[in-house]
Amino acid sequence: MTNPSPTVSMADKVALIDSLCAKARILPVITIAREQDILPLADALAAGGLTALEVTLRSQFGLKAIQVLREQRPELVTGAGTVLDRHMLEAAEAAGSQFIVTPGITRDLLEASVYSSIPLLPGISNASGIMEGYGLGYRRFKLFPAEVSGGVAAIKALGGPFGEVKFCPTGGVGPANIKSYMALKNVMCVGGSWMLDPEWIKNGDWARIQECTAEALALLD
Ligand SMILES: O=C(O)C(=O)C[C@H](O)[C@H](O)COP(=O)(O)O
Repeated sequence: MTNPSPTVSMADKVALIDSLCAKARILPVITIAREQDILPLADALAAGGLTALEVTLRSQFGLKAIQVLREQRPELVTGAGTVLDRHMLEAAEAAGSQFIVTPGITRDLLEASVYSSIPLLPGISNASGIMEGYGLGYRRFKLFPAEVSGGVAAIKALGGPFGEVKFCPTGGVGPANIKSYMALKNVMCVGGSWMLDPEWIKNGDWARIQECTAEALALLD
């Protein structure tokens, strides 16, 4: 059986990712442990200046959070993270995700996403991963786990052979290194969870989350 043609071209999906990242600069990686945290947590991030959220499917509330945010916070761009296979991709799409992020790649997931109308940011940690995606038209990747995969030096080096490729480094990114990442011409935004300390969430310390977010964005001005 042959696949139908993609309804949205790779070039259009790259453009969507670029505009989302240029606006957001930081993509917070959110894991919802309690349903009641969904809206106050998103509101704290938005008040801190963020415009796009990656909600992981690591917890039982991930899909629900995506649905709730699409319905109740349409001004935010909401995507799904920790998407590990085709079934999770379909579930994330059905919940209303506007983009998908994965920690790694499988051929099946990369192929499935070519035929999806929403963009995928596949997680890679080396040149071989980029090449797997490159052949299918992918030009934007998450570098994960960024710090232990070579960090700033790795992204600089990957810029040699992959001139058209841009990255969202995630994993070990925080206030101490965010500026060095964002200074690279092949970095479009960074991802991370440092502004979402589980203790702050547990205690409902939304002001702290807002402040930590705003402080990180201020470093980039
Ligand atoms: O769940 C996924 O899809 C991931 O790829 C992992 C997350 O992006 C990192 O866990 C965030 O990294 P930290 O900011 O160091 O916490």
